[in-house]
Amino acid sequence: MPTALAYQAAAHEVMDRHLWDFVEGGAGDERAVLANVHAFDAVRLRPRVLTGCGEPSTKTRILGRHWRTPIAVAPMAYHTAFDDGGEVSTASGADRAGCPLVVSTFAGRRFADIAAATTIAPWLQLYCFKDRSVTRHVIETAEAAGFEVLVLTVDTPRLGRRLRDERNGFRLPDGVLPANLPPGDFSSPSEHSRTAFDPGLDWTVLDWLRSITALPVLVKGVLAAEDAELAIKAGAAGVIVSNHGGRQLDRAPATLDVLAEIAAAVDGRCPVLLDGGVRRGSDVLAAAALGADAVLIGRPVLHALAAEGSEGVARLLVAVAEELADTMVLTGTASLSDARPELVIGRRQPTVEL
Ligand SMILES: Cc1cc2nc3c(=O)[nH]c(=O)nc-3n(C[C@H](O)[C@H](O)[C@H](O)COP(=O)(O)O)c2cc1C
Ligand SMILES: CCCCCCC(=O)C(=O)O
Repeated sequence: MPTALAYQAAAHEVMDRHLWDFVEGGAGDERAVLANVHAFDAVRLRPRVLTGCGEPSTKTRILGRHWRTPIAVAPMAYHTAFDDGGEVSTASGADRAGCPLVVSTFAGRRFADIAAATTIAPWLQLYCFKDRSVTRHVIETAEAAGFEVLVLTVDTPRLGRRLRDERNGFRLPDGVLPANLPPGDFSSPSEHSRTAFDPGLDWTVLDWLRSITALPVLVKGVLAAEDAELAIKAGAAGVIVSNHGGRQLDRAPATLDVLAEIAAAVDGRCPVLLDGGVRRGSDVLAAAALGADAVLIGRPVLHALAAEGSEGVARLLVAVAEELADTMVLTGTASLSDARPELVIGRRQPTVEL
């Protein structure tokens, strides 16, 4: 069975060194990158026996859609840097595994081509630019292509300081460009973010989004119960517990460590998704037990894409989904709604009272 670790090693063999650092790296001393993975490593599951579990069901329902397994692909820029087909390859691989794809504002392939490669309507990750007309154009293009959900990333007033990229003087490979944005100079992601991203956003951006689109909006980058509450008040259809894979705030908490607090605050009013460090099916079950309705997987998908293209993406995601089912049967968990916090040993319970 292919694992995230095996694909990481395979990608290391084939990827350009600066591109590798761009993907693997995070902000500052990369504390948050490591914290995400360590938080999952520290989890132990408390199996229950003789539960009559039988074949478990990994099915779930998110925003009215049935998912075969509670796993989606996290939004990541520029898949064309890893495979010529870019997001079209990722979409078709994810489709074979039954997983939705969240497509980055900085996708290297056109939204219409990506949507045509999958039977599962893609979601659009949104960066809100200073020039709102560009943001609006991105949304309209995705809507016309049949995208169903917007994911507003709120942890990126500008890109975090990524020391590997600074040391390498990182520039995007020739020919790697955002396919759904007006022409511009995108060669340095860090510099582009400083000129184009709006660092002054506040919760009213959700009002603006609702005034221009009927698509539901999830807020990605929530790490505090208070912000989950504000997101719901502002009309968000869901929250994504994320520290951007440790690429923004070096001292951000591991996402798994704040999940229970956020799920408790949300209390079922909207879906709670999580990303950061999810590598195994057992990680997916731990996140579900602590309150995630679904998870997103980031870097391992790019590793699989770089190593084996679309087929690699499918094989990786199927392997994680199968591992989830194995872990469920071995812990006596018949369905995702049966995964409760008592299943998990070694993570903190909610601490914030609102
Ligand atoms: C190379 C790369 C590019 C990314 N691009 C985006 C992006 O365009 N928009 C976004 O919201 N998050 C982006 N992310 C963050 C991911 O959506 C996600 O939060 C993170 O990768 C999850 O952690 P994991 O990689 O440990 O699974 C990117 C991450 C990586 C590694
Ligand atoms: C100017 C932004 C380029 C792509 C940013 C991708 C991203 O979010 C990341 O973490 O890297």
